[in-house]
Parts: sequence; C-alpha cells; structure tokens
Amino acid sequence: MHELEWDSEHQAIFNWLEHPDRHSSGLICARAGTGKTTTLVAAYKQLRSQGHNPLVLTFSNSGRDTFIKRCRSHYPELPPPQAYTFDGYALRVFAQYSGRSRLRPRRQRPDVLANLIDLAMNESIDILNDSLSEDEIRIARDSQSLAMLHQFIDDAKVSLSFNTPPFALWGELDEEEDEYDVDHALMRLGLSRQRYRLFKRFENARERLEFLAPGDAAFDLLREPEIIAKDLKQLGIRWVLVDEFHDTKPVHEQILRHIQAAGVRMLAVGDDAQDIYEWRGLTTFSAFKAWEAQSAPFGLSRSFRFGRPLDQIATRLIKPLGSLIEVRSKASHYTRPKLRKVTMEADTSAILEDWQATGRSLSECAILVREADASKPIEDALFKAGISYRMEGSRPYFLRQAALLCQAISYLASSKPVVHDSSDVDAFLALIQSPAWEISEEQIANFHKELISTDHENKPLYRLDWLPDAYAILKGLIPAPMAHLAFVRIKEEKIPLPQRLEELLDQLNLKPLVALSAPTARAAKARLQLLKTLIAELGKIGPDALCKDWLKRRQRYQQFNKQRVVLISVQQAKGREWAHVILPQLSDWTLRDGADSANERRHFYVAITRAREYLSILGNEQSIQHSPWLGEIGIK
Ligand SMILES: Nc1ncnc2c1ncn2[C@@H]1O[C@H](COP(=O)(O)OP(=O)(O)OP(=O)(O)O)[C@@H](O)[C@H]1O
Repeated sequence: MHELEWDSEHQAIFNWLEHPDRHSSGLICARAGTGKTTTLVAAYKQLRSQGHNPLVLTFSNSGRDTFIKRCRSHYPELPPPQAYTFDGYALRVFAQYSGRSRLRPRRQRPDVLANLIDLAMNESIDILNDSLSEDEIRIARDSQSLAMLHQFIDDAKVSLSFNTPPFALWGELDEEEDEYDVDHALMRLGLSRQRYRLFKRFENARERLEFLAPGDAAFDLLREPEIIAKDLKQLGIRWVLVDEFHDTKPVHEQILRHIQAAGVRMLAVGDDAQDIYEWRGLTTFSAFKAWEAQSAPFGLSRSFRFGRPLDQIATRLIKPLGSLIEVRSKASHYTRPKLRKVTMEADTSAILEDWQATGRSLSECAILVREADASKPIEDALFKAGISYRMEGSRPYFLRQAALLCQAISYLASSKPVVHDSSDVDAFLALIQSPAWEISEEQIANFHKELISTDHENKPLYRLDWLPDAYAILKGLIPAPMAHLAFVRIKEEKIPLPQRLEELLDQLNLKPLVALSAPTARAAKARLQLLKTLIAELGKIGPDALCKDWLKRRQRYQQFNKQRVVLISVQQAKGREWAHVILPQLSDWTLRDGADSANERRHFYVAITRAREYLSILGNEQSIQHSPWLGEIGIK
C-alpha cells in the first residue's frame, strides 16, 4: 500500500473534524479518483483517535466492503469499523430492538409503500381522465382499475421489451424514427398511442416509488424513527460517515435526517456526476442539493487515480451536465485512452494477450460492460481464446436464470435426467418458479430446503441424488395437455426443434418469469434477449451438445486461477479501479445527444474513470460513427 499524501484541502477537512463549526454536517463533493473514500477512511481514523466510535453508512455492499478493506490496509491497528449499507443498518437495528432479522421479500411490499404506489396510480388516472376528449371513456378510481393497471404495466413491460427489438433502450423510444415500429407494437398490444404514453407515465411513477424503498428494511425503519435514536444512544455514536453520497435516495436521506435529529454529526463524500440511477425515475433528487445549505462545503481537486489527458476528457464529458467542478489530476501522471477499430467488438483477447506479453498480470485488467446481462459475446470470445475471467457482481451467463431455464428444459426433454453438477439444482429451482406450474411460495421453499442445505460454515450443500426425483415431480405437476405439448412435442421430430422450443417458452410462461425478476426495464430487456439467444443456440445444436458445452464452461470457470481478468458491469465497477480498463462493445453505449443522454454521460464517465494507466475502447466502424461524443471529448 503506497504512502498517502495530505495537502491543504485534506487539512481543512481534518481541522473541521477536530473543531466542527456551527455546521452539523460537512459535504465533500469531488470528482472520480480524488480520494473521497480514502479521505473518509482517514476521517474515521482521526475520529477514533478523538475517542469517537463513528458509524459508517454506504449505498451498496461493494461500497461498504471497499471502506472496510481500505481501513484494514491503511490502518491495520484500528478495530474494524461499524460499516453498513442503509438496508444493512436498518436490519441490524430491527434485529436488536424488535427481533426482526430478515428482509421481507420484495413482492410483499409494506402496506405504506403499496398505498403510495396506488396513490400515484390514482393521480395518473386523474391526469389521463383530464386529458381525454368528451367522448372517450374515463377510467374509474377504484381498486379494480388499480389491479388492472398493475397487470397492464407488467404485461406491457414484458411484451414491449421482448417483442419489439427496434426499441434500442427502454424509456428511450424515439417516436419519430421508430414510428412504424411503435404503431406496429402498439397494435399488437391493443393500445392507442395515448394509452402507451399513459403506460409510460404509470411505469415511471411506479418505478420511482419502488425505488424510494429499494430494500424494504430502510423503508420500514422510517416508520419507527425512535429506535434509530435509541440505537445511536446505546452505541454512543456522535458521528456518521457517509460514502457514495450521490447515490443517497430520499428514503436514506430521511434516515440521515433522523440521525442528525439525534444530535449526530455527519461527514459525507460523493460525486454528483456519478449519480447513475436516473433510469429508476429519480431525476429530480440530489442528496447534495438537499444538504448544501446547511453543511460545511469541502472539495478535493486532484485525481490520484489517473492522469492526463483522461482528466481533460472526463471534464469535457460531464460539462454538459451543468457541473462546475472539473476533473483534474497530478501533472506527473499519464493515462491515455485509446480507441481501437475492430471488426469483432466483443473480442478482447488480442488486447489481453498484448498486455500479458509485457509481463503484466491479467488480474490488473477489467472489462466493463454496460449491462451485466449483455456479457455473453465477451465471455464467448474469452472462452474461445482460453483466457480465464471472473465475473464480479453477477454470475457468468451460463449460470444465470435464463441459462438455467434452458438447461432445465433440456433435461426435461430428455428421457433420463442427466446429473452433472450443482447447477442442475439451480436449474430446477429456476424453472419451478414459472407461473405456469402454479406452485406455491411454500412449496418452492420446501423444494429449496430439500435440495440445498448448509454446512457448519453456512456454505451451501447441494443434494444431487434427489434431483432425478425432482424432475419427475415437476413432470407430474404439469397439467396433462401441457405435458403433451411440452414433452411430447419437444421430441416430436416433424416440427423443427427451434420452433418447438419457441412454443415451449410460451407454454411454460418463461418470458414473464425472466422479465419480471429484473430490477429495471432495461435489465429485463437484456435478460429476455439472453434467453432468446440461448434458446436459439439450444435449437441449433440440441440439448446434449449444449449441456456438454456449458458443463465444460462451468468446470473451466470454477478452476481457481489468480490470473483472471475481471468482467464487471459499470454499476458494479463504481468506486473500483484497475491499471487497464477495457470497454468493449461500443455499440451497447448510446454516445450521442438524445432522450437519455445525461444518464449515458454519467455511465460513461464512471466507466472511463476506473482506469489508472490505460483505457481501451473497442468499436467497429458503425458504432464509432454512431458515437459522436468520442471525437468531441477527444478520444481518438
Ligand atoms: N491522499 C492520498 N494520497 C495518495 N494516494 C491517494 C490519496 N487518496 C487517494 N489515493 C489513491 O487514489 C486512488 C483513488 O482513491 P479513492 O478510491 O479514495 O477515490 P474516490 O474519490 O473515492 O474514487 P471514486 O469516485 O471513483 O469512488 C486510490 O488508488 C487511492 O489509494
């Protein structure tokens, strides 16, 4: 671990911690790599030496882990910090004071949230009714309409996401360009344009509200604010340190207000250009704005992570967001981004081989993808080139839900279930969650218990011997006509396998299962696309060959190898850094001005600022042409 340098900006923060003025909170708003987390860790050390026991709150699990790791590496002598995500903190408080220690499943929303969502729906109904002409039928404001609306949103979300590939991005529908496709899609759904707009409005309202309570625990804590004060008093907490402040949502902000009301001071760090959660509808909320007036302002102006010219490029990139703070780095440091024109955008093997040839380790490199569910082409290219990789923040594609469903279908279609490894258990459990079976939550939980137990270290133990019975039970659960369709049909040779599989997808209701488990509409679309690709692959090479191929991939993936390149989504890469960052698949980015361009700028800013020494961007002729920002910001 290198020596840390402190300058006058840091000193101002440390002085304030020692002699806080009238402000009960301090805010550090600074750009990527300027040492926000590192400074917060140093603040933790200082407060400990002043006899305090600060509470550390973050937005994500990876944020919390990074804080703890940095603390351990810079100040090994200190006891581990009490660091939690907001949800984790809420759970701890509940466990301590009301005996509740588990998150309620998201599907069972707390009453308050469900009421809020219905309230927003009702408001949307009013807006729609007001905009209708005299002769159009108005929607009633009753529970039946609400239930219908929820169903309508879910159906339309799935249907639009899957059936209309021309929609490049959910929520980024270019009505002018896609005129024909929109009409076609709407016709299929039986919707008028006005209803489509209504749908978008409802969808937005619902997503925004759901996002206010991303985990039910933090939301529930707001209903019992007195236990926050009780907890802080019991632990003797006088300071709270907040990392990733730009990700703070209204529900978290309210928790911080309660913490403040209990007489606790706060130091928060964040970068308002890294707020990449706009897609959840939170366009108007900025934690910085909410706290600016009452807090002592601090800044950190130089990036310790990267150097020229990446700092200037990053500044040009975020300038249109209206922020005045520039990205600057130390003059001695050099980080040059390189745009590589390739024919295969997903193939990173040549770059990685060059990197290894210079004697550097693969583990110093990261491949960043725009959406985790779009990683398959990159994984395929790495597998083909025999390069080891580690997917961080999610599973490799052949272990994700869509692949597990395909795997289960393959086994169901064969006369004898083939037991390979533990992924078969996951495949079975993924499939029984389809609404087609009508298996109750309790039955699913029982299957789960039957198939997976835990050892003394809480590690999962898979019962493979039970699996053939599990598939037999599943076959038994299928209503007779469906059994015929599903399993007789799949073996029926007259109809081509791809067509039989397509039908099976519908009969087993798998598209909604995949789409509705995704956290966002954009992720739903990527997941459905993955399912579609895998089903096409299954149709082409057949169940046996596919299962064998995936088994090989699983075995290779599980072989322990320290020298592995990291494959990670931009969201998961926040707060992290690597010597060499590779952004393949330029076509997955929408680097031009349009409906959602501010959000895309923020994502791209987060992605490029993860690099310490090298940044490589892979694009083909077409995607480079479609990305005018690259030239504008100076990436060549
Ligand atoms: N005071 C310092 N002296 C030397 N190196 C530092 C200092 N502060 C940070 N660094 C180094 O700079 C890099 C970035 O630091 P850090 O992750 O804390 O920045 P950040 O502002 O939190 O980044 P991000 O916005 O991307 O989360 C790390 O490698 C860290 O070790």
